[in-house]
Amino acid sequence: MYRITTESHGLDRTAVRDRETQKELGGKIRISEIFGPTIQGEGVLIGQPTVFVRTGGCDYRCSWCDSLHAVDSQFRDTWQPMAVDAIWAQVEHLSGGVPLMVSLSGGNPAIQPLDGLIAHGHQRGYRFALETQGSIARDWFAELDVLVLSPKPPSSGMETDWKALDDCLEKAGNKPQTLLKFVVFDEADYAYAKAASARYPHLPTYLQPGNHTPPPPEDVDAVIDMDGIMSRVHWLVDRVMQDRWFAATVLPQLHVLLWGNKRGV
Ligand SMILES: C[S@@+](CC[C@H](N)C(=O)[O-])C[C@H]1O[C@@H](n2cnc3c(N)ncnc32)[C@H](O)[C@@H]1O
Ligand SMILES: Nc1nc2[nH]cc(C(=O)O)c2c(=O)[nH]1
Ligand code: SF4
Ligand SMILES: [Mg+2]
Repeated sequence: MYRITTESHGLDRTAVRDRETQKELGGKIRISEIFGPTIQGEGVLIGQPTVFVRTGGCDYRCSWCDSLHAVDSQFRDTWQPMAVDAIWAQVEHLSGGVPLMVSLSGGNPAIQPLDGLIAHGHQRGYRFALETQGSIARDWFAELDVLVLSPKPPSSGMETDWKALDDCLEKAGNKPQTLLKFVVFDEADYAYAKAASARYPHLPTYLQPGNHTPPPPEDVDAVIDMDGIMSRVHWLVDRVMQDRWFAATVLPQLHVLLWGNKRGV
């Protein structure tokens, strides 16, 4: 696992890797898939029409990641370096030229140079939400309309770099609507979410039950552990009420309830 450290040399490593990625891509953005319009299935924008731009590559490898096709290097040959114009042509085609929210996800979209795409879309009346684990901070977070920070709980097997998360918030500043969203599988994840949320009391907190997704290519049939998801969301609601944690919002992944873990929805 590659992890940005809290020490100052961690920032240098980010810069070095940034330069390497840029040299490799020639300023292009590594895209796994562009799809929609569909509804945003998670968090504060749930139910709202959106087009997804999913980048390829992640500095994490969560044990339960439901988007491994955009993370695991075995799928690298399905990722394409694309220029802003080419990405935009697809977004405009999918949205019929009608401005809407573009959701930037991945992998970790913070790895990619997305500032040009955001500026291009803003000029045309589109808005941008970005979903990241908060391990890599970018100056251009301040250009976003919505920033969803989704630090990873113990069940993911990843370790949170709190300094990097703080940096993300600092870079974002006051402009984007910024939120926390936690995946919860069990009691330890719940305790993590509660503690992390308490660190940032000014940020709205969303909790979503984890789904157990078979790794690709088995996911082509969108097999999903629906009973497990339902029992976890019931448990999560009970748990939040028990704690009188009334600042939290509990939501299932609507797209998973509707379509399982099908790609492109
Ligand atoms: C695939 S990730 C990509 C963006 C970024 N890497 C991140 O994790 O925030 C998008 C969202 O899906 C969530 N997610 C991934 N796997 C999940 C699972 N098995 N169950 C529930 N949510 C999951 C992540 O926590 C994140 O909020
Ligand atoms: N409909 C829909 N909503 C989503 N919210 C977050 C998603 C993601 O994988 O990043 C996602 C996704 O893949 N589809
Ligand atoms: S950080 Fe996001 S994309 Fe990366 S492995 Fe974890 S859930 Fe998947
Ligand atoms: Mg998903």
